[in-house]
Amino acid sequence: IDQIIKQINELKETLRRYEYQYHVLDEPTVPDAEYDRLFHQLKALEQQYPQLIDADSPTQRVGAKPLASFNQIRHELPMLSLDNAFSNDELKTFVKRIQDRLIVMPDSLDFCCEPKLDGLAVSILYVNGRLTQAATRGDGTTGEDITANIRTIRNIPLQLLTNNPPTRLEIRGEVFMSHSGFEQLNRISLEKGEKLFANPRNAAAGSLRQLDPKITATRPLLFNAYSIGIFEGTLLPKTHFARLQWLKSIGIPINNEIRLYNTIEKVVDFYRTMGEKRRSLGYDIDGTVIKVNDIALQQKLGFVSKAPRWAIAYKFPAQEELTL
Ligand SMILES: Cc1ccc2cc(C(N)=O)cc(O)c2n1
Repeated sequence: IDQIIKQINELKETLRRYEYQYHVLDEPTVPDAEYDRLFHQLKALEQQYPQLIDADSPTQRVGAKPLASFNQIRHELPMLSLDNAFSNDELKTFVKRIQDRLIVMPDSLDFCCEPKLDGLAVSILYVNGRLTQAATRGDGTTGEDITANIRTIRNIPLQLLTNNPPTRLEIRGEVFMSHSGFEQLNRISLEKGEKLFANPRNAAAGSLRQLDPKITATRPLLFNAYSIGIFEGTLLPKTHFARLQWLKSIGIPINNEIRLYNTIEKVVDFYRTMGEKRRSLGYDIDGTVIKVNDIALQQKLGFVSKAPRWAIAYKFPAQEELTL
Protein backbone atom coordinates (compact mmCIF):
# COMPACT_ATOMS: atom_id res chain seq x y z
CA ILE A 1 0.00 0.00 0.00
CA ASP A 2 2.97 2.33 0.62
CA GLN A 3 3.93 1.81 -3.03
CA ILE A 4 0.42 2.86 -4.04
CA ILE A 5 0.50 5.97 -1.84
CA LYS A 6 3.87 6.92 -3.32
CA GLN A 7 2.56 6.37 -6.85
CA ILE A 8 -0.58 8.44 -6.18
CA ASN A 9 1.42 11.32 -4.68
CA GLU A 10 3.83 11.34 -7.63
CA LEU A 11 0.94 11.39 -10.10
CA LYS A 12 -0.73 14.31 -8.25
CA GLU A 13 2.50 16.28 -8.15
CA THR A 14 3.18 15.72 -11.84
CA LEU A 15 -0.36 16.62 -12.88
CA ARG A 16 -0.24 19.82 -10.78
CA ARG A 17 3.04 20.80 -12.46
CA TYR A 18 1.58 20.14 -15.93
CA GLU A 19 -1.53 22.22 -15.03
CA TYR A 20 0.71 25.10 -13.87
CA GLN A 21 2.80 25.02 -17.06
CA TYR A 22 -0.32 24.90 -19.26
CA HIS A 23 -2.71 27.31 -17.46
CA VAL A 24 -0.41 29.80 -15.72
CA LEU A 25 2.85 29.90 -17.70
CA ASP A 26 1.05 29.22 -20.98
CA GLU A 27 4.02 26.92 -21.84
CA PRO A 28 2.77 23.28 -21.87
CA THR A 29 5.72 20.86 -21.70
CA VAL A 30 3.77 17.67 -22.57
CA PRO A 31 0.99 16.97 -25.11
CA ASP A 32 -2.58 16.87 -23.75
CA ALA A 33 -2.63 13.09 -24.38
CA GLU A 34 0.17 12.63 -21.83
CA TYR A 35 -1.72 14.73 -19.24
CA ASP A 36 -4.91 12.69 -19.90
CA ARG A 37 -3.00 9.39 -19.63
CA LEU A 38 -1.65 10.25 -16.15
CA PHE A 39 -4.99 11.75 -15.10
CA HIS A 40 -6.81 8.48 -15.90
CA GLN A 41 -4.05 6.47 -14.20
CA LEU A 42 -4.63 8.53 -11.01
CA LYS A 43 -8.41 8.22 -11.38
CA ALA A 44 -8.13 4.40 -11.66
CA LEU A 45 -5.87 4.14 -8.60
CA GLU A 46 -8.23 6.35 -6.55
CA GLN A 47 -11.19 4.22 -7.60
CA GLN A 48 -9.28 1.10 -6.54
CA TYR A 49 -8.27 2.70 -3.19
CA PRO A 50 -11.02 5.29 -2.42
CA GLN A 51 -9.61 5.74 1.11
CA LEU A 52 -6.59 7.40 -0.55
CA ILE A 53 -8.63 10.11 -2.31
CA ASP A 54 -7.90 13.60 -0.95
CA ALA A 55 -10.24 16.54 -1.64
CA ASP A 56 -7.54 18.46 -3.53
CA SER A 57 -6.58 15.74 -5.96
CA PRO A 58 -6.73 17.01 -9.57
CA THR A 59 -9.48 14.41 -10.10
CA GLN A 60 -11.73 16.05 -7.47
CA ARG A 61 -12.66 19.26 -9.30
CA VAL A 62 -16.29 18.46 -9.94
CA GLY A 63 -18.47 18.52 -6.81
CA ALA A 64 -20.75 15.64 -5.97
CA LYS A 65 -24.31 16.85 -5.87
CA PRO A 66 -26.18 20.04 -6.80
CA LEU A 67 -26.85 22.59 -4.03
CA ALA A 68 -30.39 23.52 -3.00
CA SER A 69 -29.31 27.18 -2.77
CA PHE A 70 -26.21 29.32 -2.25
CA ASN A 71 -25.10 30.24 1.28
CA GLN A 72 -24.19 33.86 1.96
CA ILE A 73 -20.59 34.76 2.77
CA ARG A 74 -19.50 38.01 4.45
CA HIS A 75 -16.25 39.44 3.06
CA GLU A 76 -13.84 40.15 5.93
CA LEU A 77 -12.44 42.98 3.78
CA PRO A 78 -15.01 44.74 1.56
CA MET A 79 -14.59 44.10 -2.18
CA LEU A 80 -14.11 47.55 -3.66
CA SER A 81 -15.66 49.05 -6.73
CA LEU A 82 -13.55 51.40 -8.83
CA ASP A 83 -14.11 55.03 -9.75
CA ASN A 84 -14.24 55.61 -13.51
CA ALA A 85 -12.38 57.98 -15.82
CA PHE A 86 -13.59 58.51 -19.39
CA SER A 87 -11.01 60.95 -20.71
CA ASN A 88 -7.35 61.86 -20.46
CA ASP A 89 -8.32 64.94 -18.48
CA GLU A 90 -10.18 62.83 -15.91
CA LEU A 91 -7.17 60.52 -15.70
CA LYS A 92 -4.90 63.54 -15.15
CA THR A 93 -7.24 64.82 -12.42
CA PHE A 94 -6.97 61.38 -10.75
CA VAL A 95 -3.16 61.65 -10.78
CA LYS A 96 -3.17 65.31 -9.68
CA ARG A 97 -5.40 64.50 -6.69
CA ILE A 98 -2.90 61.82 -5.67
CA GLN A 99 0.04 64.21 -5.95
CA ASP A 100 -1.83 66.84 -3.90
CA ARG A 101 -2.58 64.33 -1.15
CA LEU A 102 0.92 62.90 -1.00
CA ILE A 103 2.57 65.90 0.66
CA VAL A 104 5.93 64.15 0.38
CA MET A 105 6.12 63.12 -3.27
CA PRO A 106 8.26 60.06 -4.08
CA ASP A 107 10.88 60.78 -6.74
CA SER A 108 8.81 58.74 -9.20
CA LEU A 109 5.20 57.59 -8.91
CA ASP A 110 4.82 54.13 -10.42
CA PHE A 111 1.49 52.99 -11.86
CA CYS A 112 0.51 49.37 -12.39
CA CYS A 113 -1.61 49.20 -15.56
CA GLU A 114 -3.96 46.32 -16.40
CA PRO A 115 -6.70 45.54 -18.90
CA LYS A 116 -10.09 45.71 -17.14
CA LEU A 117 -11.56 42.22 -17.72
CA ASP A 118 -15.30 42.24 -18.38
CA GLY A 119 -16.35 39.29 -16.21
CA LEU A 120 -17.35 38.75 -12.58
CA ALA A 121 -15.32 39.61 -9.51
CA VAL A 122 -14.81 36.70 -7.09
CA SER A 123 -12.91 36.08 -3.88
CA ILE A 124 -11.03 32.77 -3.38
CA LEU A 125 -9.65 31.73 0.02
CA TYR A 126 -6.68 29.37 0.42
CA VAL A 127 -6.09 27.98 3.93
CA ASN A 128 -2.64 26.41 4.35
CA GLY A 129 -2.38 26.41 0.58
CA ARG A 130 -5.68 24.59 -0.06
CA LEU A 131 -8.69 26.14 -1.82
CA THR A 132 -11.32 26.12 0.93
CA GLN A 133 -13.88 28.79 -0.01
CA ALA A 134 -14.94 31.07 -2.86
CA ALA A 135 -17.59 33.79 -3.10
CA THR A 136 -19.06 36.23 -5.60
CA ARG A 137 -18.48 39.95 -4.97
CA GLY A 138 -22.21 40.45 -4.31
CA ASP A 139 -22.76 43.97 -2.95
CA GLY A 140 -19.12 44.24 -1.88
CA THR A 141 -19.89 43.23 1.72
CA THR A 142 -21.79 39.95 1.25
CA GLY A 143 -21.54 37.48 -1.61
CA GLU A 144 -22.72 33.95 -2.49
CA ASP A 145 -20.73 30.83 -1.63
CA ILE A 146 -19.73 29.43 -5.06
CA THR A 147 -16.86 27.23 -3.81
CA ALA A 148 -18.01 24.09 -5.69
CA ASN A 149 -18.32 26.01 -8.96
CA ILE A 150 -14.99 27.81 -8.61
CA ARG A 151 -13.26 24.43 -8.06
CA THR A 152 -14.33 23.38 -11.57
CA ILE A 153 -12.40 26.22 -13.28
CA ARG A 154 -9.33 24.50 -14.73
CA ASN A 155 -6.86 27.40 -14.40
CA ILE A 156 -7.62 27.89 -10.67
CA PRO A 157 -5.26 25.62 -8.64
CA LEU A 158 -6.86 23.50 -5.88
CA GLN A 159 -3.53 23.82 -4.02
CA LEU A 160 -0.97 26.62 -4.08
CA LEU A 161 2.35 25.58 -5.64
CA THR A 162 4.55 26.34 -2.67
CA ASN A 163 6.10 24.29 0.13
CA ASN A 164 5.37 26.94 2.77
CA PRO A 165 1.94 28.35 1.97
CA PRO A 166 0.47 31.29 3.95
CA THR A 167 -1.88 30.29 6.77
CA ARG A 168 -4.62 32.19 4.94
CA LEU A 169 -4.50 33.91 1.56
CA GLU A 170 -7.49 35.52 -0.13
CA ILE A 171 -7.16 36.08 -3.88
CA ARG A 172 -9.47 38.49 -5.70
CA GLY A 173 -9.91 38.37 -9.42
CA GLU A 174 -12.20 38.15 -12.40
CA VAL A 175 -13.93 35.03 -13.77
CA PHE A 176 -14.53 35.45 -17.50
CA MET A 177 -15.14 33.51 -20.73
CA SER A 178 -13.05 33.76 -23.91
CA HIS A 179 -14.75 34.60 -27.23
CA SER A 180 -13.97 31.11 -28.57
CA GLY A 181 -15.38 29.46 -25.42
CA PHE A 182 -18.48 31.66 -25.66
CA GLU A 183 -19.10 30.81 -29.34
CA GLN A 184 -18.59 27.09 -28.66
CA LEU A 185 -20.99 27.22 -25.70
CA ASN A 186 -23.70 28.95 -27.76
CA ARG A 187 -23.21 26.49 -30.63
CA ILE A 188 -23.81 23.58 -28.24
CA SER A 189 -26.77 25.37 -26.58
CA LEU A 190 -28.27 25.95 -30.05
CA GLU A 191 -27.93 22.25 -30.96
CA LYS A 192 -29.53 21.27 -27.64
CA GLY A 193 -32.34 23.80 -28.11
CA GLU A 194 -31.27 25.59 -24.93
CA LYS A 195 -31.24 29.35 -24.36
CA LEU A 196 -28.35 31.30 -25.85
CA PHE A 197 -26.25 33.80 -23.91
CA ALA A 198 -26.09 37.40 -25.15
CA ASN A 199 -22.38 37.88 -24.40
CA PRO A 200 -19.43 36.20 -22.63
CA ARG A 201 -20.03 38.12 -19.38
CA ASN A 202 -23.63 36.88 -19.11
CA ALA A 203 -22.47 33.36 -20.00
CA ALA A 204 -19.85 33.49 -17.22
CA ALA A 205 -22.42 34.84 -14.73
CA GLY A 206 -24.95 32.16 -15.67
CA SER A 207 -22.30 29.44 -15.38
CA LEU A 208 -21.19 30.58 -11.90
CA ARG A 209 -24.81 30.78 -10.71
CA GLN A 210 -25.43 27.10 -11.55
CA LEU A 211 -26.46 25.13 -8.46
CA ASP A 212 -25.11 21.96 -10.09
CA PRO A 213 -21.27 22.09 -10.32
CA LYS A 214 -21.41 19.34 -12.97
CA ILE A 215 -22.97 21.91 -15.32
CA THR A 216 -20.43 24.60 -14.37
CA ALA A 217 -17.66 22.07 -15.07
CA THR A 218 -18.77 21.87 -18.72
CA ARG A 219 -18.46 25.67 -19.19
CA PRO A 220 -15.21 27.22 -20.58
CA LEU A 221 -14.53 29.59 -17.66
CA LEU A 222 -11.21 31.29 -16.92
CA PHE A 223 -9.84 33.27 -13.95
CA ASN A 224 -7.26 36.05 -13.65
CA ALA A 225 -6.24 37.38 -10.21
CA TYR A 226 -6.00 41.14 -9.72
CA SER A 227 -5.39 41.65 -6.00
CA ILE A 228 -4.89 40.11 -2.60
CA GLY A 229 -7.49 40.45 0.20
CA ILE A 230 -6.72 38.79 3.55
CA PHE A 231 -3.24 37.39 4.08
CA GLU A 232 -1.81 35.74 7.21
CA GLY A 233 1.43 33.89 7.89
CA THR A 234 3.40 35.42 5.07
CA LEU A 235 5.27 38.61 4.20
CA LEU A 236 4.20 40.13 0.89
CA PRO A 237 6.17 42.21 -1.61
CA LYS A 238 5.84 45.98 -1.14
CA THR A 239 4.31 46.75 -4.54
CA HIS A 240 1.17 45.64 -6.35
CA PHE A 241 3.07 44.54 -9.47
CA ALA A 242 5.50 42.40 -7.42
CA ARG A 243 2.55 40.85 -5.54
CA LEU A 244 0.93 39.82 -8.82
CA GLN A 245 4.22 38.23 -9.94
CA TRP A 246 4.38 36.40 -6.60
CA LEU A 247 0.83 35.10 -7.12
CA LYS A 248 1.87 33.77 -10.54
CA SER A 249 4.90 32.05 -8.99
CA ILE A 250 2.65 30.10 -6.56
CA GLY A 251 0.26 28.93 -9.27
CA ILE A 252 -2.34 31.71 -9.58
CA PRO A 253 -3.01 32.93 -13.16
CA ILE A 254 -2.64 36.67 -13.80
CA ASN A 255 -3.23 38.60 -17.00
CA ASN A 256 -0.21 38.79 -19.33
CA GLU A 257 -0.89 42.38 -20.47
CA ILE A 258 -0.09 43.94 -17.07
CA ARG A 259 2.62 46.63 -17.24
CA LEU A 260 4.41 49.04 -14.92
CA TYR A 261 4.88 52.69 -15.97
CA ASN A 262 6.15 55.78 -14.15
CA THR A 263 4.81 58.65 -16.24
CA ILE A 264 1.25 59.67 -17.08
CA GLU A 265 2.20 59.77 -20.77
CA LYS A 266 3.15 56.08 -20.73
CA VAL A 267 -0.11 55.29 -18.89
CA VAL A 268 -2.11 57.10 -21.58
CA ASP A 269 -0.14 55.21 -24.23
CA PHE A 270 -0.98 51.92 -22.47
CA TYR A 271 -4.67 52.88 -22.58
CA ARG A 272 -4.45 53.60 -26.31
CA THR A 273 -2.52 50.40 -27.02
CA MET A 274 -5.04 48.30 -25.09
CA GLY A 275 -7.82 50.05 -27.06
CA GLU A 276 -6.20 48.80 -30.26
CA LYS A 277 -5.43 45.31 -28.90
CA ARG A 278 -9.02 45.01 -27.65
CA ARG A 279 -10.40 43.36 -30.77
CA SER A 280 -7.63 40.75 -30.94
CA LEU A 281 -7.28 39.75 -27.26
CA GLY A 282 -9.84 36.92 -27.58
CA TYR A 283 -11.77 38.07 -24.48
CA ASP A 284 -13.80 41.16 -23.54
CA ILE A 285 -12.29 44.10 -21.70
CA ASP A 286 -14.13 47.36 -20.97
CA GLY A 287 -11.14 49.57 -20.25
CA THR A 288 -7.98 49.56 -18.20
CA VAL A 289 -7.28 49.69 -14.45
CA ILE A 290 -4.53 52.06 -13.30
CA LYS A 291 -3.23 51.61 -9.76
CA VAL A 292 -0.60 53.29 -7.62
CA ASN A 293 1.98 50.51 -7.46
CA ASP A 294 3.48 51.16 -4.01
CA ILE A 295 1.37 49.51 -1.29
CA ALA A 296 2.41 51.98 1.44
CA LEU A 297 1.24 54.86 -0.77
CA GLN A 298 -2.06 53.02 -1.42
CA GLN A 299 -2.58 52.78 2.33
CA LYS A 300 -1.78 56.49 2.78
CA LEU A 301 -4.28 57.40 0.06
CA GLY A 302 -7.04 55.11 1.38
CA PHE A 303 -10.56 55.12 -0.06
CA VAL A 304 -13.31 57.61 -0.56
CA SER A 305 -16.78 56.12 0.11
CA LYS A 306 -16.43 52.64 -1.43
CA ALA A 307 -13.77 53.33 -4.04
CA PRO A 308 -10.02 53.59 -3.53
CA ARG A 309 -8.29 56.93 -4.11
CA TRP A 310 -5.34 55.00 -5.42
CA ALA A 311 -7.03 53.28 -8.35
CA ILE A 312 -9.14 54.29 -11.33
CA ALA A 313 -10.86 52.38 -14.12
CA TYR A 314 -10.07 54.28 -17.31
CA LYS A 315 -12.90 52.99 -19.51
CA PHE A 316 -13.35 52.73 -23.29
CA PRO A 317 -16.42 54.35 -24.88
CA ALA A 318 -19.33 51.86 -24.70
CA GLN A 319 -19.07 49.37 -27.55
CA GLU A 320 -21.81 49.98 -30.15
CA GLU A 321 -22.18 46.51 -31.70
CA LEU A 322 -23.36 43.59 -29.54
CA THR A 323 -20.86 40.77 -29.23
CA LEU A 324 -23.42 38.23 -30.52
C1 LIG B 1 -9.34 47.06 -6.49
C2 LIG B 1 -9.90 46.49 -7.76
C3 LIG B 1 -11.30 46.35 -7.92
C4 LIG B 1 -11.81 45.82 -9.09
C5 LIG B 1 -10.93 45.43 -10.11
C6 LIG B 1 -11.40 44.88 -11.33
C7 LIG B 1 -10.48 44.49 -12.30
C8 LIG B 1 -10.95 43.88 -13.60
N1 LIG B 1 -12.25 43.80 -13.85
O1 LIG B 1 -10.12 43.44 -14.39
C9 LIG B 1 -9.09 44.66 -12.11
C10 LIG B 1 -8.62 45.22 -10.91
O2 LIG B 1 -7.30 45.38 -10.67
C11 LIG B 1 -9.54 45.61 -9.90
N2 LIG B 1 -9.05 46.12 -8.73
